[in-house]
Formats: sequence, C-alpha cells, structure tokens
Amino acid sequence: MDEQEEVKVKNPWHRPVLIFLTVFIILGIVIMVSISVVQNKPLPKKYKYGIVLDAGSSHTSVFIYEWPAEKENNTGMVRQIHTCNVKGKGISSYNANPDGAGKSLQECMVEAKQKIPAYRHSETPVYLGATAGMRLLKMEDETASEKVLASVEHSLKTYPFSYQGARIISGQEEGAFGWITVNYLNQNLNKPTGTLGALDLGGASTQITFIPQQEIESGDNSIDFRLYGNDYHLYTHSFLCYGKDQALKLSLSKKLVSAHAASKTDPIEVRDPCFHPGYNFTRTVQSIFDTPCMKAVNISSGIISHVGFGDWSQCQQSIRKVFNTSRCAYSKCSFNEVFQPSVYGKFGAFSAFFFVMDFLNLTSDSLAITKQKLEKYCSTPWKKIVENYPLVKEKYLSEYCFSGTYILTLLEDGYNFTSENWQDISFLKKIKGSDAGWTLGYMLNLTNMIPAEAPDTRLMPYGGYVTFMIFFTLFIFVLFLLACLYFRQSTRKAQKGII
Ligand SMILES: O=P(O)(O)OP(=O)(O)OP(=O)(O)OC[C@H]1O[C@@H](n2cnc3c(O)ncnc32)[C@H](O)[C@@H]1O
Ligand SMILES: [Ca+2]
Repeated sequence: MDEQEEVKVKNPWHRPVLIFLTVFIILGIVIMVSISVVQNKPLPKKYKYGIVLDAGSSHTSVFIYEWPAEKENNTGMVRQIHTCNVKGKGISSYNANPDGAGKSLQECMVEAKQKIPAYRHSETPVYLGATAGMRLLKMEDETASEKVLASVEHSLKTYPFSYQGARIISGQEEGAFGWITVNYLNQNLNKPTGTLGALDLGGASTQITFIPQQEIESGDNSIDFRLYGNDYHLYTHSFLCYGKDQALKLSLSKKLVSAHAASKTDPIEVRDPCFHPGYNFTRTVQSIFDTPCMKAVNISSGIISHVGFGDWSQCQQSIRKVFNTSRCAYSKCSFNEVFQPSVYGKFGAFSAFFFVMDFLNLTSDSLAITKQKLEKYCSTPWKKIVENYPLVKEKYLSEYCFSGTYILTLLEDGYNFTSENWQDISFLKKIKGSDAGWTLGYMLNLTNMIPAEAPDTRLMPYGGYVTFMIFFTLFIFVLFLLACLYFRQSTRKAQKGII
C-alpha cells in the first residue's frame, strides 16, 4: 500500500460521504425553499362588506366598503370599492313627499346588491347618516324630518342587508369621523407621525377638525378618542348654514335687503360682484329665504333680477359680511363667537373645497397667486365662461366665482389661515382610492373596527420570518462546510506529520 491510499483509508471524511452529504443538504434546501414559496403564496382572501349612505343636503351617495375578513382590526385595511350617486336632490328636499325619499334610493341599493357577493348580503351592515340638510329640516318641521327618516328606513329594510339604522348625525360626529377617515386612510393612526386636520365643505354646513397645540376652551368643541393605543384630543366645529349653498343664500339675502332699501323697482335688481359680468338670472325671493338659516324679511316684490358684474375684491367684501367677528368670549375665535385655537399642522380639505378649487385649478398655488387667478376668473364675461366650459352644469358654472371667493374668505378670515400656512392645506377628493368624508370613519366606529389598543404584533411578518430562516440555515450550512474543510486539512497535515 502506497502513502496516498493509506491516508484515504485513515481519513474519516471519505469523498463519497462528502458528496452524499452535500447532495442531501442541497436537496433539503431546495425542498425547504419550495415549501416556503408555496406556503407564502397569497391565499384567496375572504372579504367582508359594509354600506354607508351619506344623505347630504344636496344629494345622497351610497358607499360600499370592503376589507379582508381576517384583518379587520389593522389600520388602512378597509377600502371603498364602489360609490353610487342617488339621482335627484338630497332626502331633505322630499319634505312634502316623504315616500319619494325612500324610493330615490332604489337604483343605488339594487346596484349594491349586485356588487356584494350574495352569500355576504345578510351580514353586510347598512347605515344611513343624514347631515345638515336634515338638521335644517328638523329645525323647520320636525314631523316632516321624521317622516323622511321613516321613509328611508322602510326602503332600506327591503334589501337583504343587515339594516343598522338611519339617523341625523351631529355636526361634531361629522367633523370627527371625517378626521378619522383621512387619518385612517393615510395610516397615521398607529404611527408617531403627525395627523392631518380635516376641512369639509358641504352644501349646508362646513366642518373644521384638528389636533390643536393649545387648550380647548369650550367643551362643545372637544372630542377625545383612544385609537390603536394613542390618545387623541381633537378640536372640532361644524358651522350650520355655512355650507356653500346656504352661504350663497346668506350673502344674496344681504345684497337683496340693501338693494330693496335703495330702490323699489319690480323686479328688484340685485347687482352682484360674485357673478360674472353679463350674467343675468331671475330668481324668486322665496328661493333665497326658504331656509331656517335666515329670518324672513318683508320684501315688496316676489322676484329679483340677479345681475353679475364680476369684481373679486368687492365680492370678498360682501362675503365678509356673513362672518360675524365682532365678539369673542374666549382667547381666540373663528367667527360667530365660536372658540377656535390657531390652526396647526397639515390639513386635508375635501368635498366642495376640492370640487371648487380643482375646477378653478387653484389646488397648488400660493395664497397670493390664488387671489390673482380668482380675480381674473371672476371678471371673465359670463358668455365667455359658457363658451369655455360647454359641458359643465350651468348652475355650478355660474357659482364658481362666488364659491372660490367664499372658500378663500372662510379659510383666511374665518379659520385664520395665512399666506405662511396656506400650503399646509391639500385640496383632495380621494385618499388611496377611497373618498375623504365622514362615512368611512362612521362605519369603522360603529363596527368597532378601530381598536382602542394597538393589536399585538409578531416579531416579524410571516414572509420575513421564512426568508430569515432560509438565510440563517444556509449560513449555518456554509459554516459547517468550512469547518469540515478545515478539519479535513488539519487531519491531513497531522497525518503527513506522523508519516
Ligand atoms: O354636507 P352637507 O352640507 O349636508 O351637504 P352635501 O354632503 O350634500 O354636500 P357635498 O359635499 O356633496 O357638496 C357640496 C356642495 O358642492 C356642490 N357640488 C358637488 N359637485 C360639484 C362640482 O363638481 N362642482 C361644483 N360644486 C359641486 C354640491 O351641489 C353642494 O352644493
Ligand atoms: Ca357632506
């Protein structure tokens, strides 16, 4: 036997054994990787659904939400999959024909039945929340508002969903749930990052909600939440009658009263700087005073001739008159003697804040540029405006100058935003595909989908865990091979030394 053969026999790490071991380990790794890949493949998810009807003053929208059944308490899991705009006006306009309110929902509810899988119908909650239009109707005629609510309740109960109630929500709820919606969708609630204030402008009311830096001096404006283990102390206020339709009526009524005092022509001519030059529209006095937002006044004529002359700065002057800033019983007020701390942080401004500013292309300019652009827009002749936007509803089109100026005045003179923090306001409609508004927050709250405490989380997500285990096993295996090679070499050297 020569020297080489002798070493082979004595060496315990015989080559075939090593090859066998390597093949075996590689096979093991391949099996492990394949199993973890298959295991990690997303399973077909089971979804749950919820329906919320936003019965606003101007119209009703039906929102359908969807979320993975097994993750309902995680933040940002619920998303809007469908929205349907009910034809016609808001439910409060059915005061003289309550049955019509329920019937108006039919088309959108049939659509909801088609969008949600039939096996989930019976466990899908349906909520209807009515806002400022119904608050005003209740003030004016409580019986009529009850009949309208009974009619929508009766209608919603005829569908195969789980009916959970139809009610008028308070202005505080409207503001607070709008705030929850935008912060839930932005996934701000379980992170230490700042939250987003919420600004909502409807047809009949407007809401401002944010976390202030100073004490909230009036109990009516404060709301506390504990969400995902964090405490939130919110300031919120809803101004009834300061939505953009009611504000237009307020402003027009003031112009009408002074025009009436100055001249006794019939119809009374009301010259309005907030409408384009060349705009001329006949309105009834009744259409301006048909709201509990104003005291009735004695006007001799029933008809007015509403004539525009498009002067932005005079328009702003006239709008300022609807905000009463003469008295404040607190350290600070917005207007109408309402306490408001200084605005703080970033804000999301949605609903009509977005519709109007988006149409006017004013969503990303500085305050100074915004004013300049608006001034130019308001002075554009009505004829030219109609030519430039043939597809836009004339009612909306005629009101954008007023609405844009109202928004600027509300934000600057009302809420005290300045040119320094103007860019902190983002005009937005949707966040990650879901509409910004109170409806999502309302549903999350009523279905207890936002826990007070943060859910317990594992050290790593499942995918991360599998990847970590594979790499760690490979690492140990490489170490093991290196150790073997080292052991083999030192055994050889030792054997050579002996020989
Ligand atoms: O919150 P409340 O006050 O009850 O009212 P709402 O819910 O009906 O109010 P919306 O936010 O739906 O709409 C606000 C206003 O914006 C108007 N509006 C809706 N779409 C618009 C658009 O594209 N351009 C201009 N105005 C629009 C609408 O007629 C209302 O006067
Ligand atoms: Ca609304």
